[in-house]
Amino acid sequence: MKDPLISVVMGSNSDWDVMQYAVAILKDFNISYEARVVSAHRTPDTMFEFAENASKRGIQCIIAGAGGAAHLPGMIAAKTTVPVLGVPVNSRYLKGMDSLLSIVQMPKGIPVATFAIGEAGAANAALFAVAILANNDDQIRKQLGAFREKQADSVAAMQLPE
Ligand SMILES: Nc1c(C(=O)O)ncn1[C@@H]1O[C@H](COP(=O)(O)O)[C@@H](O)[C@H]1O
Repeated sequence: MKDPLISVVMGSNSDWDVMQYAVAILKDFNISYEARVVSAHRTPDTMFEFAENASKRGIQCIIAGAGGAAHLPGMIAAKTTVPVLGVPVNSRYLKGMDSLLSIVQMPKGIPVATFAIGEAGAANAALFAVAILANNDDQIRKQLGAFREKQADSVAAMQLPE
Protein backbone atom coordinates (compact mmCIF):
# COMPACT_ATOMS: atom_id res chain seq x y z
CA MET A 1 0.00 0.00 0.00
CA LYS A 2 1.43 3.39 -1.04
CA ASP A 3 1.79 6.16 1.55
CA PRO A 4 -1.34 8.31 1.50
CA LEU A 5 -1.19 11.64 -0.33
CA ILE A 6 -4.66 12.70 0.75
CA SER A 7 -6.19 12.35 4.16
CA VAL A 8 -9.96 12.19 4.50
CA VAL A 9 -11.08 12.78 8.07
CA MET A 10 -14.52 13.14 9.59
CA GLY A 11 -15.91 13.91 13.02
CA SER A 12 -17.95 10.71 13.31
CA ASN A 13 -18.68 7.56 11.38
CA SER A 14 -22.18 9.04 10.91
CA ASP A 15 -20.52 11.41 8.38
CA TRP A 16 -19.59 8.50 6.11
CA ASP A 17 -22.83 8.73 4.08
CA VAL A 18 -21.54 12.09 2.81
CA MET A 19 -17.77 11.62 2.98
CA GLN A 20 -17.85 8.38 0.99
CA TYR A 21 -18.36 10.59 -2.08
CA ALA A 22 -14.92 12.11 -1.54
CA VAL A 23 -13.35 8.69 -1.13
CA ALA A 24 -15.10 7.40 -4.29
CA ILE A 25 -13.47 10.17 -6.37
CA LEU A 26 -10.01 9.44 -4.93
CA LYS A 27 -10.50 5.75 -5.72
CA ASP A 28 -11.61 6.58 -9.29
CA PHE A 29 -8.42 8.58 -9.81
CA ASN A 30 -6.31 5.92 -8.14
CA ILE A 31 -4.94 8.43 -5.61
CA SER A 32 -3.46 6.99 -2.43
CA TYR A 33 -5.53 8.10 0.54
CA GLU A 34 -6.41 7.31 4.11
CA ALA A 35 -9.82 7.76 5.73
CA ARG A 36 -10.39 7.99 9.47
CA VAL A 37 -12.58 9.41 12.21
CA VAL A 38 -10.97 12.23 14.22
CA SER A 39 -12.88 14.75 16.31
CA ALA A 40 -11.70 18.12 17.60
CA HIS A 41 -14.35 17.90 20.28
CA ARG A 42 -14.28 14.25 21.24
CA THR A 43 -10.64 13.27 20.57
CA PRO A 44 -8.76 16.60 20.76
CA ASP A 45 -5.35 15.07 21.53
CA THR A 46 -5.59 12.65 18.59
CA MET A 47 -6.68 15.53 16.35
CA PHE A 48 -3.67 17.62 17.40
CA GLU A 49 -1.29 14.71 16.82
CA PHE A 50 -2.85 13.98 13.42
CA ALA A 51 -2.61 17.62 12.30
CA GLU A 52 0.91 18.14 13.62
CA ASN A 53 2.22 15.07 11.79
CA ALA A 54 0.35 15.47 8.48
CA SER A 55 3.10 17.41 6.71
CA LYS A 56 5.89 15.07 7.89
CA ARG A 57 3.86 12.12 6.62
CA GLY A 58 3.74 13.61 3.12
CA ILE A 59 0.02 14.43 3.18
CA GLN A 60 -0.70 16.97 0.42
CA CYS A 61 -4.28 17.89 1.31
CA ILE A 62 -6.63 17.14 4.16
CA ILE A 63 -10.32 16.77 3.36
CA ALA A 64 -12.17 17.28 6.63
CA GLY A 65 -15.91 16.74 6.97
CA ALA A 66 -17.99 17.49 10.02
CA GLY A 67 -21.53 18.38 10.97
CA GLY A 68 -23.19 20.73 13.45
CA ALA A 69 -20.60 22.70 15.45
CA ALA A 70 -18.13 21.67 12.76
CA HIS A 71 -14.87 22.89 14.28
CA LEU A 72 -12.79 19.97 13.01
CA PRO A 73 -11.57 21.50 9.70
CA GLY A 74 -10.67 24.82 11.31
CA MET A 75 -8.89 23.25 14.26
CA ILE A 76 -6.86 21.00 11.96
CA ALA A 77 -5.99 24.05 9.84
CA ALA A 78 -4.82 25.82 13.01
CA LYS A 79 -2.24 23.07 13.61
CA THR A 80 -0.88 22.45 10.10
CA THR A 81 0.10 24.31 6.94
CA VAL A 82 -1.17 21.43 4.77
CA PRO A 83 -4.21 22.77 2.81
CA VAL A 84 -7.49 21.88 4.52
CA LEU A 85 -10.62 21.39 2.41
CA GLY A 86 -13.73 21.56 4.57
CA VAL A 87 -16.93 19.67 3.85
CA PRO A 88 -20.07 20.70 5.75
CA VAL A 89 -22.04 17.56 6.54
CA ASN A 90 -25.85 17.80 6.59
CA SER A 91 -26.98 18.06 10.21
CA ARG A 92 -30.26 16.70 11.51
CA TYR A 93 -31.87 19.88 12.83
CA LEU A 94 -30.33 22.75 10.86
CA LYS A 95 -29.77 20.83 7.61
CA GLY A 96 -26.06 21.62 7.42
CA MET A 97 -26.32 25.41 7.65
CA ASP A 98 -24.68 25.20 11.08
CA SER A 99 -21.89 23.02 9.61
CA LEU A 100 -21.40 25.39 6.66
CA LEU A 101 -21.16 28.53 8.77
CA SER A 102 -18.88 26.84 11.32
CA ILE A 103 -16.44 25.89 8.57
CA VAL A 104 -16.59 28.88 6.24
CA GLN A 105 -16.32 31.74 8.74
CA MET A 106 -12.69 31.26 9.65
CA PRO A 107 -10.74 34.18 11.10
CA LYS A 108 -8.26 35.86 8.74
CA GLY A 109 -4.95 34.01 8.72
CA ILE A 110 -6.14 30.40 9.07
CA PRO A 111 -7.96 29.47 5.85
CA VAL A 112 -10.17 26.47 5.23
CA ALA A 113 -11.32 26.03 1.61
CA THR A 114 -15.02 25.41 2.15
CA PHE A 115 -17.23 23.34 -0.14
CA ALA A 116 -20.98 22.86 -0.55
CA ILE A 117 -23.08 21.04 2.04
CA GLY A 118 -23.36 17.30 1.52
CA GLU A 119 -22.32 14.84 -1.14
CA ALA A 120 -21.61 17.36 -3.93
CA GLY A 121 -19.30 19.22 -1.56
CA ALA A 122 -17.53 15.99 -0.61
CA ALA A 123 -17.04 15.00 -4.26
CA ASN A 124 -15.87 18.50 -5.21
CA ALA A 125 -13.42 18.64 -2.31
CA ALA A 126 -11.85 15.44 -3.64
CA LEU A 127 -11.79 16.81 -7.20
CA PHE A 128 -10.11 19.94 -5.87
CA ALA A 129 -7.51 17.81 -4.10
CA VAL A 130 -6.94 15.96 -7.38
CA ALA A 131 -6.49 19.32 -9.15
CA ILE A 132 -3.85 20.35 -6.59
CA LEU A 133 -1.95 17.10 -7.17
CA ALA A 134 -2.31 17.59 -10.95
CA ASN A 135 -0.14 20.73 -10.75
CA ASN A 136 2.88 18.49 -10.26
CA ASP A 137 1.79 15.29 -11.95
CA ASP A 138 1.12 15.02 -15.71
CA GLN A 139 -0.63 11.67 -15.37
CA ILE A 140 -3.15 13.05 -12.87
CA ARG A 141 -3.63 16.18 -15.04
CA LYS A 142 -4.51 13.95 -18.01
CA GLN A 143 -6.90 11.91 -15.89
CA LEU A 144 -8.63 15.09 -14.73
CA GLY A 145 -8.93 16.30 -18.34
CA ALA A 146 -10.46 12.95 -19.34
CA PHE A 147 -12.90 13.14 -16.41
CA ARG A 148 -14.07 16.59 -17.57
CA GLU A 149 -14.48 15.42 -21.17
CA LYS A 150 -16.51 12.39 -20.12
CA GLN A 151 -18.71 14.60 -17.96
CA ALA A 152 -19.23 17.08 -20.82
CA ASP A 153 -20.16 14.20 -23.16
CA SER A 154 -22.76 12.88 -20.72
CA VAL A 155 -24.27 16.37 -20.32
CA ALA A 156 -24.34 16.83 -24.11
CA ALA A 157 -26.21 13.52 -24.39
CA MET A 158 -28.87 14.50 -21.83
CA GLN A 159 -32.45 14.06 -23.05
CA LEU A 160 -35.54 15.84 -21.78
CA PRO A 161 -39.10 14.49 -21.91
CA GLU A 162 -41.09 15.59 -25.01
N1 LIG B 1 -18.50 18.55 14.34
C1 LIG B 1 -18.05 17.47 14.93
C2 LIG B 1 -16.79 17.28 15.54
C3 LIG B 1 -15.70 18.30 15.54
O1 LIG B 1 -15.87 19.36 14.87
O2 LIG B 1 -14.70 18.05 16.18
N2 LIG B 1 -16.74 16.06 16.06
C4 LIG B 1 -17.89 15.44 15.77
N3 LIG B 1 -18.68 16.29 15.11
C5 LIG B 1 -19.96 16.05 14.46
O3 LIG B 1 -20.99 15.63 15.27
C6 LIG B 1 -21.99 15.10 14.41
C7 LIG B 1 -22.80 14.07 15.12
O4 LIG B 1 -21.97 12.99 15.47
P1 LIG B 1 -22.61 11.61 16.00
O5 LIG B 1 -23.48 11.08 14.90
O6 LIG B 1 -21.43 10.70 16.30
O7 LIG B 1 -23.38 11.96 17.24
C8 LIG B 1 -21.25 14.57 13.18
O8 LIG B 1 -21.73 15.20 12.00
C9 LIG B 1 -19.81 14.92 13.47
O9 LIG B 1 -19.10 15.39 12.34
